[in-house]
Amino acid sequence: MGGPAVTLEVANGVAVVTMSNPPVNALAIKILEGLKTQVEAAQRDPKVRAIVITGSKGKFSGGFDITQLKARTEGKPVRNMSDFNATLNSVVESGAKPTVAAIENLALGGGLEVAMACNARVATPKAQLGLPELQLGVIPGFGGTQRLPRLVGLQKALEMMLKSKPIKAEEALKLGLVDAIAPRDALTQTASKLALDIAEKRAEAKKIFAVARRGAKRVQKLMPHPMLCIDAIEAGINKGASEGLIVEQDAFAKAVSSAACKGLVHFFFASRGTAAVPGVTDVGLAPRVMKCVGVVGGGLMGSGIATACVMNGVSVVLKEINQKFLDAGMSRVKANLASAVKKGRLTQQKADAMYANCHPTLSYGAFSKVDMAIEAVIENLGLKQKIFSDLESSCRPDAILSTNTSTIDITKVAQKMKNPERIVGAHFFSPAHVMQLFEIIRTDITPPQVLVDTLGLSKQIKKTPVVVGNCTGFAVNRVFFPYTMSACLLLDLGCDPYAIDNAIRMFGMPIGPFRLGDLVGHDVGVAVGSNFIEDFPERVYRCAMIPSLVASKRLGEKSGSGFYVHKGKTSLPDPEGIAPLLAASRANARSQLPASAFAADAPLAALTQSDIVEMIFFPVVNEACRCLAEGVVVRAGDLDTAAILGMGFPPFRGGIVHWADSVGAKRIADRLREWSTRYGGIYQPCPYLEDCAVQGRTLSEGPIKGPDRSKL
Ligand SMILES: C[C@H](O)CC(=O)SCCNC(=O)CCNC(=O)[C@H](O)C(C)(C)COP(=O)(O)OP(=O)(O)OC[C@H]1O[C@@H](n2cnc3c(N)ncnc32)[C@H](O)[C@@H]1OP(=O)(O)O
Repeated sequence: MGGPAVTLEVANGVAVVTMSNPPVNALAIKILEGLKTQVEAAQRDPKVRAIVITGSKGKFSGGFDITQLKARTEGKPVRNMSDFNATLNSVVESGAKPTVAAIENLALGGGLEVAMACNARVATPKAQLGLPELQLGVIPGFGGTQRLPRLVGLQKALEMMLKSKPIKAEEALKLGLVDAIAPRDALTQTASKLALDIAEKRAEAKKIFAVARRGAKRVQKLMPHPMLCIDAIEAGINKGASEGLIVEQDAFAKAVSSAACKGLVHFFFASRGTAAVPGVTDVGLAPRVMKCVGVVGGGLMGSGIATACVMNGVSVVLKEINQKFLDAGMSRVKANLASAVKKGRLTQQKADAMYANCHPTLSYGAFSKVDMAIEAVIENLGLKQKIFSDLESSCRPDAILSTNTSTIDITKVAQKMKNPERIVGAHFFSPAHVMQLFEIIRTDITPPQVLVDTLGLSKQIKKTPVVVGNCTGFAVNRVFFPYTMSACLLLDLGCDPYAIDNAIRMFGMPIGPFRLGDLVGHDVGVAVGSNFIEDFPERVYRCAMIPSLVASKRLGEKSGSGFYVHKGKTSLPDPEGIAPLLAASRANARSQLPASAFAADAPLAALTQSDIVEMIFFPVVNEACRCLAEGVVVRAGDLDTAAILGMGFPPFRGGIVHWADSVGAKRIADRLREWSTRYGGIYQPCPYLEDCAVQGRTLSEGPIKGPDRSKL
């Protein structure tokens, strides 16, 4: 024996690394090198789960070997020690296995710095801990200036260093410099247990990371940022904060240059820009505060709208035609609020107060005090017209009269009104108290004040408004009708519906078009689709499949089956179940589509996922272009916002027009033109899309406005 040495002993999964350099275990070069070698060996040893660092003969360490300092002052050659900090960082502080310092009596200068690099510290009651380097005219050089303030706070750390003042174990425990105090004979055992506990926690963290990574991996190709975020967090935990910061910087650079970031930042600004409507919100009008809203109809939509209002401090008068319906409507409001309580978003007390703010009624009497009426009854034109005559005579002349129709031309709803300019469309998305989008439909004669007030309500109830022109389907349903129809076209041409749903999910939609049909109900799908078939006959596809699903009572989730079989919360593909209907639909398609669609060279058998995505979404882009050209929306960002919030279009793709621009107008127009010759009008590119393709303009720019004639 003799001479400074560092030993390693492994027992019960713990490696005890002991520094030995009597009398005070000064950190001589040999000790520093030995520490590096032994801790590295322990980190590598598969039998070792945790590491304890300690000193021999009743002392931890009196610090860096002062003879080395002396040699330096005398200008003698000394070994450069700068790499020892790297050792402390990498193998002691940030190694895969946790390290705990077992401090008996002395931990001074470099000794305390070694202990502070460990993941935790246990000290004997008589231990003295300090950084007295300044007494010797040097400063702490093994990370002490950085680690001590983090552990004990700035004030105390400055005092301990500038005054070279050590502290005792008890104070160290209070300050957090040590994690536990243990008597001398239990020191190593306590440190070992603490080290194993940390190892156990790390193993748990590993499991947590593994689960988080599984989720992030699923979306990694489309959205790299969740995985990059986990990388940075894990680097910090496993390798220490400085390494973690380096990984974070690198990950940030990768994330910020991703397409997903571009899309999400675009959506951030687009969704905040929708409330500005030129000629309406910039002419000095102030919105009226909506204190009370009258809702006509307590069904799914009406009760959802009422919930959205009372949840945001707007009182509601809820009207139904009989007591039974009224009770059902009120209990829906109650259930909506109860679900918010269950999710922890509301206290019961607040929910009760909100419920009390929803006043049921069977007559229009209470409508004399409403600031706005929202009709939310079934899509029956005659019924709606009657309601609007009633509203006109029951409400104040300044009250906003709105309809929540999703399909009917609002000028038709207003036909029997004395002042049809008063009507405005207030299209909520189901469930209305959850979905953020609020489509506000104006006609050619809607006064700006009506829009400003309706936008005001939108703000009060925390919705994102999109002001759109009055047209079939308004913005969301209109832009997305080709979505379902082109999916049906592919289906009739022989594509597997489940493969289509899968391709669309891979693109980033929450569910595919057929699964969505099952969710909404195919009877609803037929009713909505018929509006487009009537109004845009030249560009629809009439698929026999959906009506025959309805005829055979496969309505979707509500009847237990559609394209899928639904049991409880699981939905499984049902290829056998739909086979006969599908065969009939495909046979029927031969009379619907041009013969070229079925030509032997039709490329359908080899459709890739991206072909499927393009054949389904390019017609959607085309319809979005028509809306832009017709001025249905004031800017492309409104369609982006509407697609994301109303249809579940993936936010990281920035919205339908933003995504289309990332593909390029030319490619979209070229492909659509090619498909239109084979499959018909649903793919015919519109003039605005063609113009942008030819002129190399982006679709987001919107149509080029002619000179403003009023100023000529
Ligand atoms: C990079 C780093 O941040 C830089 C540093 O760590 S600089 C060093 C910082 N550490 C110190 O300043 C502590 C210096 N030492 C002491 O204050 C005291 O020696 C002590 C409190 C550790 C022990 O005190 P005490 O029990 O009274 O014994 P003391 O007689 O002083 O020392 C015993 C022997 O150890 C030696 N010794 C103590 N600390 C030493 C050290 N850090 N390096 C080399 N030798 C040391 C003494 O010279 C003495 O040697 P000797 O027996 O040959 O005379």
